[in-house]
Amino acid sequence: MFEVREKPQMVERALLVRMSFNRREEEEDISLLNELEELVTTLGIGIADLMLAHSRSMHKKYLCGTGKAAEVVEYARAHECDCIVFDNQLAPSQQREWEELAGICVIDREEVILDIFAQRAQTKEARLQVDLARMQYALPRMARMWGHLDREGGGGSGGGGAARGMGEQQIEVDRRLARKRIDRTKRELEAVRSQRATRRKDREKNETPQAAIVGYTNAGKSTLLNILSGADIMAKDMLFATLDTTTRSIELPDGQTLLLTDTVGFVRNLPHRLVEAFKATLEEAVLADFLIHVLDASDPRAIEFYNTTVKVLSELGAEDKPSITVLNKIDKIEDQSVLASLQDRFPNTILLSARVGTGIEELQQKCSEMLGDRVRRRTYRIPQYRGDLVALLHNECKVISTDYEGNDVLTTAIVPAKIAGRLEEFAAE
Ligand SMILES: Nc1nc2c(ncn2[C@@H]2O[C@H](COP(=O)(O)OP(=O)(O)OP(=O)(O)O)[C@@H](O)[C@H]2O)c(=O)[nH]1
Ligand SMILES: [Mg+2]
Repeated sequence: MFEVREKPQMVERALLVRMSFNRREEEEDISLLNELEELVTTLGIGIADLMLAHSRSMHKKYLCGTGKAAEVVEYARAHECDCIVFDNQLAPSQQREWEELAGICVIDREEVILDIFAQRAQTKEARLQVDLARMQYALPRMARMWGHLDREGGGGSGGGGAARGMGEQQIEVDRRLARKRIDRTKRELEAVRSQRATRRKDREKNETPQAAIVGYTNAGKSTLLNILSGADIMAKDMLFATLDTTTRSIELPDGQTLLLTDTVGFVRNLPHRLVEAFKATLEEAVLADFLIHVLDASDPRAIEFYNTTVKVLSELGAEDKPSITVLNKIDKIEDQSVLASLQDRFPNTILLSARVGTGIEELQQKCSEMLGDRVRRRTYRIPQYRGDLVALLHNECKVISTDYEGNDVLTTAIVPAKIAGRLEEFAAE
């Protein structure tokens, strides 16, 4: 049977390793290693120690040279670890070599993130997406289970001359089963996605403008949507609290309706496979009229996080979307110079605390401005004999107030741009 192993439940003490090939990148390496610590802790695995291992060049077998590899393994043994987690991406063959050398389980950052996603996924779509990504990750690694016979024969040409061992045949069977499951999952996903597409079409028909809240994981996106919409989405101090998009309708102070979507958070070195898998969910961001990019201003890594999010967005084809940058968690900042330097880097941002509620009105105001020409609040003076236009206002627009002056009807309404043109000659201002 093809099962994705649930390693997190099998291991207790991990040694976290980042292999560095350039001493000048030490700061970034340490920051990534610390983030790996957060990710692994999220999985509930105990951590024995962190290790930044330097290697002068990249080697095929272990990533580093044999001597350094032996050093890492020795360190793991001395600390009684039952697992080594690499921050670097390991090719299937490298993972296998490491496991053979160390005699304990060896995983990489991608697998950690996949496991977190698997724990968090709630809706059917999210579950299918994670399943697919995990199976695709596991497929080339299946031979691991048949350690002594892990050489694949024949290069896929179908026959090969010599008789094959039982192990190899078993791998073949497993792989076939795995591919079948992958195909089935893809088909199920297609079905779920077509339902999503229908829902989105309905929304587009309504012509209600839409914004997506994007940003690094734990930036405060869900908290922001909650405070803006009175929703009750789980917001937690953990990585990847949200894996499903949620859309809520909010009313801006000028009366316009805006659909706001909360999205999956990003992380540095987010496995490409996961970006692919979650593309459909993240499409909400691509199709939005504009983005609200939330940054945790209290995190010293805020600018790096910003760059990561922008990079993933450009992979999704959303790099040119108009966006509002929000510096969140300002209640946590004690050193005001931190804030000042962030404001230098991001002029035009909104300072906000989604927890305390500061800056919310300014953000709403900015959202109205972003919609600019799309929909606006107008007052019209319409002669009573043009009952057709009064009806148009009531049917197609959102009427806020109606007054009568002599033979005219004075109506204030929120008017979509396409209708505003037809009413222009009756504008009261
Ligand atoms: N002090 C402070 N904490 C905040 C603020 N906004 C959010 N938080 C906290 O930050 C943590 C993460 O918030 P979430 O809203 O879950 O973050 P998210 O961006 O949705 O995270 P993911 O769903 O994991 O991508 C929670 O513990 C929030 O309470 C804020 O303005 N100030
Ligand atoms: Mg969230």
